[in-house]
Order: sequence, then C-alpha cells, then structure tokens
Amino acid sequence: MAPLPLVPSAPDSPAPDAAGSPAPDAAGSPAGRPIVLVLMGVAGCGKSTVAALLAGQLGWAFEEGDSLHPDANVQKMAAGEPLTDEDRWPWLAKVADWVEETLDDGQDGIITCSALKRSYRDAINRRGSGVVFVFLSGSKETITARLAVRRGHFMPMSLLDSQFADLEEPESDEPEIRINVGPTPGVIAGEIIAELGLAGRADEENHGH
Ligand SMILES: Nc1ncnc2c1ncn2[C@@H]1O[C@H](COP(=O)(O)OP(=O)(O)OP(=O)(O)O)[C@@H](O)[C@H]1O
Ligand SMILES: O=C(O)[C@H](O)[C@@H](O)[C@H](O)[C@H](O)CO
Repeated sequence: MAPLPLVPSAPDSPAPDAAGSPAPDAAGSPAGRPIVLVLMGVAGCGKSTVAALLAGQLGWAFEEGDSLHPDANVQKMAAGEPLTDEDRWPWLAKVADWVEETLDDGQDGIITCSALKRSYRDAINRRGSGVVFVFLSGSKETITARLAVRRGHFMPMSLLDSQFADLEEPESDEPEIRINVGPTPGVIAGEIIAELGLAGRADEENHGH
C-alpha cells in the first residue's frame, strides 16, 4: 500500500494553533485531519454490516453507497443482470461527491461501495488524498454461504460470479488495507480500527462534545 494518508505530508498539515493543537492521537496521527473510509468488495462481503458497526463506534458520518444507485441500476441487479461500466459511472460520481463533500466539511466518514475496479477507485479518490479503501476480502465459497441466508436484499446470489469477474483487487500503490472477512463483524471492525490507528479518533465534534 502507498503511505496511508493518516500521516499527512507537511504541506497538507493543519497549522498548529497557539495551544499546539491538533494534538496527535494515541497512534500518532493528527486529530483534525478528515479521512473517509470506503468499505469495498464484492456483494455480500460484509460492507454494510461492518461499516454500520464502525460508524457507530467511531461516531463518523455514514453513507450506504447502495442508496445512491439510480433505480434503474437496482432494478437491473434485482433482475439478475450485472451492471456495466456505463451503468456504474453516474453512481460512482455520487459516491465521489459524498466523499469530497465530507472531506470539505472537515468530517471523518465511512461509505460502502463495491468499488470493484481500479478506475472506479481512482474516480472516487479523485482528490488523491483523504481516502482509504478498506478491502473486505473473502473467498467465493464464504460469501456465497452468507448470501444464501441473507434475506430482504435486492442483490441475487447469481450475480456473485460477475462480481468476482469484475473485481480488480487494490494494488500496493493505492491507499488501501485488506481485511479478511472470516472473523465476526465486531472483530473485523476492531482490526480496521487497530490497523489504521483510529482508536483515539472517535472525535469529539462527531459526538457533540
Ligand atoms: N463477518 C461476518 N460474519 C458472518 N456473517 C456476516 C459477516 N459480515 C456480514 N455477514 C452477513 O453476510 C451477509 C452480507 O453482509 P452485508 O449485507 O453486510 O454485505 P454487503 O457487502 O454490504 O453486501 P451488498 O454489497 O450486497 O450490499 C449479511 O447477511 C450479513 O449479516
Ligand atoms: O458495482 C456493482 O455491481 C454494484 O455496486 C453491486 O456491488 C451492488 O451495489 C452491491 O454490492 C449490492 O449488493
């Protein structure tokens, strides 16, 4: 992975005020610098489940990427047809807008988005900083078993092969971490917090002081 944007390069760093803030948190990353986590991976890898847990624990802004799909996309998937790049671009633009608005507002945030291809991730991270892709990685067998028992979701299990076919796993020059989806959602959320050094970052503003 490229150096995580949690440790900012000097020119981007907020200038400390007279009191010396922003104070580094326990992991040494500066408080006050917003970051957006994009929980990504194929349908059923656990994005929504883990993101909701994380957002609750951290008190960060949260957006469910699936809710940004145009109706036509949802209907297409529900009918068992994979989305094309053309279908996805308008949706990815909305995801990218949410990411940018959150960062511009100075907020930390979490959004779910399958972000299957490198070009999609580059579009989402169009600013080139402030974004970390959290790739929830699991075998087709594991995820098939989970989708087989999931109820009340538009995405049919039959589309899983096409999701894996489209998946271009994040590469080492992207701002990414990879987390195995074998453990429970609580353990996975804890691993993400530990790996990114976020333990001290449940920021006061988001909790209303
Ligand atoms: N770590 C886990 N262990 C066991 N079951 C899990 C785990 N994470 C998620 N699940 C279950 O697997 C199913 C898929 O999870 P979830 O809906 O969060 O995936 P998703 O990636 O958001 O899917 P989609 O992209 O289709 O919306 C759900 O029924 C969820 O309860
Ligand atoms: O790019 C895609 O094909 C879609 O985003 C899907 O991944 C779904 O939105 C999601 O995973 C719902 O299950």
